[in-house]
Amino acid sequence: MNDHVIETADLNLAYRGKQAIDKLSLRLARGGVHAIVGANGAGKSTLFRVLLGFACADSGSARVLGCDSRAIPPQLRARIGFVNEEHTLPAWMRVRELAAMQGRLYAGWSETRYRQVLANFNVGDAQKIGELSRGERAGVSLALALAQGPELLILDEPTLGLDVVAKRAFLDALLQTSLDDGATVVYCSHQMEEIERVADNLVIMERGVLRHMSPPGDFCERVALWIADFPFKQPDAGHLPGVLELRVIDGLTHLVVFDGGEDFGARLRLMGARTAQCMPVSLDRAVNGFLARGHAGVPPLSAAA
Ligand SMILES: Nc1ncnc2c1ncn2[C@@H]1O[C@H](COP(=O)(O)OP(=O)(O)OP(=O)(O)O)[C@@H](O)[C@H]1O
Repeated sequence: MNDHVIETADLNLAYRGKQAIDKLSLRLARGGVHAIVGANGAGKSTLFRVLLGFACADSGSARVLGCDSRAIPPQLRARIGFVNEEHTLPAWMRVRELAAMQGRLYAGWSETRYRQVLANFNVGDAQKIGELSRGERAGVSLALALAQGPELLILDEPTLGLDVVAKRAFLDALLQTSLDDGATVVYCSHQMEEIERVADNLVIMERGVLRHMSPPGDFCERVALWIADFPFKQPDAGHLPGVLELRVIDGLTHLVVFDGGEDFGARLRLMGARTAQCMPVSLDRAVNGFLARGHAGVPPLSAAA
């Protein structure tokens, strides 16, 4: 059995000269929840489209569950669940009809799992898909995907636009299935608090390039917030190695730093800081600082795990 559910090597895809996936070599191990994050346009959805065989790469290779993405046979497709951000389902069908149809299509269909997941959402069997709210539609599409008993579940921003309660129900159902059924979940999102809660592995993409991969906690430990008090002139601390973000708030210099090293405080003091205090940061702050650097056009830090 292949230990990697997803494997790409030197994958490239450009849309009319714009590089969406850039020499991407990514290997995601079987099991757990993998979260892919990146700024808008980082190439997350494009990657999913290539992996599922909906788009063709210009060069390189992509494999899902050991199979070339360009030739996924129906039996293998049945082992992969996909939930997209639009939760596209046939609007004219009733919930019960759709579930019955899926039940006939998938040999491993679990009615119990379907009911369990759907119970988190206020959805009636007789309702038409087109009548459901966005959150309810998300619930139905997750229940359908999970009841399929997928070995691999790919979710493209599944909680976009959901309220707090629906989001929690969605993630709880997802986690429960990953734990109970051993499904590998690959999920992209901009919601760091969610990722902090559910992800075992964090993948950061920037402009089609893989920038970082590690458990979220390990990434957070490499990022720190330094608050320095420069009583005289503010020095240009922005060029110190690893600085992701610099802001002056109420006269204090706030620096978000990646791999600053033990002597970072000493460096600030050498530059004239009266005090320099180091604090941990949330995943949200760490990832946003990391990505903000790329946005500002500064050469990205090498953060390969
Ligand atoms: N069909 C298309 N035609 C032309 N360019 C495209 C197409 N689809 C995506 N792109 C471009 O490819 C790049 C990657 O887009 P993609 O949708 O994969 O990003 P993303 O990381 O999913 O973004 P978001 O977080 O905003 O959903 C973007 O620069 C986008 O403009």
